[in-house]
Amino acid sequence: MKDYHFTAVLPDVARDSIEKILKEYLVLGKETISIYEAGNRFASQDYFSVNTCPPVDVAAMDGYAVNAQETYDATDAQPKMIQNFEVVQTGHSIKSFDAVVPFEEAQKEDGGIKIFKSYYPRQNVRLKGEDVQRGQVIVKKGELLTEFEQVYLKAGGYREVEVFKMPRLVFLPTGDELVDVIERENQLVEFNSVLFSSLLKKYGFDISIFEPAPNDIAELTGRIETLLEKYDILFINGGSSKGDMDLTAEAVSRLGEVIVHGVAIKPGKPTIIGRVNKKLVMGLPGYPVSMFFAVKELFLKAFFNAYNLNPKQKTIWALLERRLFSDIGAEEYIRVSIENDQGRNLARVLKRGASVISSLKRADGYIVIPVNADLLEEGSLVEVKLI
Ligand SMILES: Nc1nc2c(c(=O)[nH]1)N[C@H]1C(S)=C(S)[C@@H](COP(=O)(O)OP(=O)(O)OC[C@H]3O[C@@H](n4cnc5c(N)ncnc54)[C@H](O)[C@@H]3O)O[C@H]1N2
Ligand code: MOO
Repeated sequence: MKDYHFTAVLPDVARDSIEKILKEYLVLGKETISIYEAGNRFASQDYFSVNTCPPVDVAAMDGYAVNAQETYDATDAQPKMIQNFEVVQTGHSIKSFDAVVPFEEAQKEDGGIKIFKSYYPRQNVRLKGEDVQRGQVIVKKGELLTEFEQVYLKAGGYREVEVFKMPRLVFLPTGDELVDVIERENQLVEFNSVLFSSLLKKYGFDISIFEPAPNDIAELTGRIETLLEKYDILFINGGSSKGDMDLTAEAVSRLGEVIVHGVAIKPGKPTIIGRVNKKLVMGLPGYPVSMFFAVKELFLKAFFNAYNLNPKQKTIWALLERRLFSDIGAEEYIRVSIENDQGRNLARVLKRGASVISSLKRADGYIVIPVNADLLEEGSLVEVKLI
């Protein structure tokens, strides 16, 4: 008889098992690419600046380089004439001078300049090395490169960067009802693949999406075997729980082993972690929100840990708008929007249903309620992970 009973392992146990499977077969290669192509990729080595930027003290404005000391006591009422100066353009060396008087603040007269106020040393000057110092670490191994790391690398003297080659992920939706365009009753648009690929592209994964597989065990096992010949990690979406049409666990166990079926996270409980021909196969719940959190909080966390990758997770602190109950025994992800209430951040709790994509669109982020907590009081200070 089919086993409908659902047990669940703790989320950390699930992450550890993903990490263990990955480390047994998947080594990340490296490749050198242009700085311009390096957005959303992880650096595979530390980078130290070759350049000092600016290389010398330079003018921050077009004007006259002067010695600040000679300008002291100049006022509108008692301007001062300065003979010792040099015309400089923005970015040019100020040589032995230490301040710059912008053109518009001085009058040129009889070979000298007349000034109307005093200037302090380093005024309108960019100091040598104030942005980048030669030898300074500019990017660390495992750092996710955004436009800011890219520009810093270029300024530091690099035109190419060595990054980790990311694995080839494949996404296989399942379900007879899934189509691209609805033509009949009982059909649904397949859209989880969009969420999946956009989320994972932020981390530079190589992603392939396939046509939905029908609810047929022979067809599903055949598709899994074929896909695993080419791809590194397989994600099967839908059919992960224990209904009569839910075939993912059965297919994975026929071809390899199901290591985890059921994780104490909410949403996302029916997640499957399996191994076929050494490779990681994950069964992701069909509900979009459940799928999102299974990928973000289980797969990605485990993956980053396995390969020492450190993308920044931006967070903000907010006050919880109302009392919140949670299931003890499950790590729960609560979507919130952030509102400003008299200068304070207020976290407003959004719909908790796992099938509601509108709640993801409305959300600014989410709160993680740990496994052992069942209540958060109104007004508690909570950390919101931004999405
Ligand atoms: N008796 C039980 N039923 C369910 C349980 C349970 O413990 N006992 N768990 C529920 C939970 S929790 C979740 S989450 C869902 C997800 O389970 P499945 O992975 O089997 O999801 P499906 O039934 O295949 O799909 C759910 C829903 O989502 C639609 N879907 C699926 N894939 C896509 C896609 N690629 N794009 C758009 N929409 C998709 C699908 O058509 C269904 O409407 O199970 C509960 N049930
Ligand atoms: O675990 Mo399900 O993902 O709550 O709807």
